Amino acid sequence: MMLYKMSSDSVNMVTRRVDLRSDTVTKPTEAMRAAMAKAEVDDDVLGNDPTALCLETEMARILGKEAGLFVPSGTMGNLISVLVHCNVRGSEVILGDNSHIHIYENGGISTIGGVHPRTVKNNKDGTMDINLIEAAIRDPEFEICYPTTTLICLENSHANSGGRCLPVDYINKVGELANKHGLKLHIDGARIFNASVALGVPVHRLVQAADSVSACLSKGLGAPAGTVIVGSKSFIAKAKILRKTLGGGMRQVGVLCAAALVALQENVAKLEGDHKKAKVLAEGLNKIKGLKVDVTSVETNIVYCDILEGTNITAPKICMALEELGILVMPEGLSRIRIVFHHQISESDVQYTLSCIQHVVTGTPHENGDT
Ligand SMILES: Cc1ncc(COP(=O)(O)O)c(C=O)c1O
Ligand SMILES: C[C@@H](O)[C@H](N)C(=O)O
Repeated sequence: MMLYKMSSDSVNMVTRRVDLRSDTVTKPTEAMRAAMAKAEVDDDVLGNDPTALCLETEMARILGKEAGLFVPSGTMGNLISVLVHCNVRGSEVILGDNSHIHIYENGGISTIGGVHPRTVKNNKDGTMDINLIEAAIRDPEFEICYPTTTLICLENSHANSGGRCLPVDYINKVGELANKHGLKLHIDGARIFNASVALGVPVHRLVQAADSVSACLSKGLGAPAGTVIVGSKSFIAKAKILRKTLGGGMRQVGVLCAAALVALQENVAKLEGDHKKAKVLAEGLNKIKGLKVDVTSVETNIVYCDILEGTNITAPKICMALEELGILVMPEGLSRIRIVFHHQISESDVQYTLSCIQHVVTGTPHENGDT
């Protein structure tokens, strides 16, 4: 295996940092910090923090639901949503085998909520075959043995599929299936705004069939923290109690919500640019000997780059070498790298990243890292 070794002077020269690990890495902008400093706040447990209420109302309006609730993270947003829907012991949720809820949330719906997961295979585009979803629904005639199917969860865009977007017609069909069987539908919308922009579908239409959505402000929208759950008023009332149970009842949370409001106002418009930069990088990587990117599958801000057999360098080694050049990306196993774009990545960062990856993989000289 060819071990990449930086020359010592190159390491000393690096003055640039391009953080492509995730869209969760953004730093609050000056506008966000100014809004945080002057945020109008109050105790959000004893009553309503006015800025939190403003964010919750605005998110409910944008997503076309009756009410919203601010929660500290997307993980808590999904957990609360599943537990409100699945509030009877023996409940079962149908979700993707490659979904964030199933893979990256510590099994919280089971370990904390006692909810049984029933996975259905995620296709490469993030969907689950609707006939397989229907086949996974338990026959209530056999309730003596079966858990009770209560909820279906979708994820849009779908992170582990490389940010692929679930089309609105597909979501509506899953919603019709849920209604047919008396089930609820939750959407993990950590990147729902990315999907809306990429599909050219207003976000309220994209989630129309859903009973609840967990929408992150802290991903592509660039807020320092925060997610808003939206749904019916009765759903949100139950969610608020469960949020307190889980320790998510926060006091003067308006400080965070003020930044989230700035993110909502300023950064939705920047998502298309993130997607374009992702596409430029994907096309560039695809020209590098030893690397392969399915460019057509790059629909939003996430790029998966595969290392072809015989390239004699692993993903972790590439990531380590890139880190010495100031570029941060995440290995996905030994032969895949994940690269995630956000509004704090510039076009020159894209070119610098391309030149460094080519340098690490093929040995060609890379651009000077000085901005
Ligand atoms: C698709 C998806 N859902 C949920 C989450 C959880 O969000 P958080 O990291 O805020 O808990 C993430 C994290 O980035 C995610 O990618
Ligand atoms: C790793 C995962 O939990 C996170 N949601 C991300 O996409 O960066």
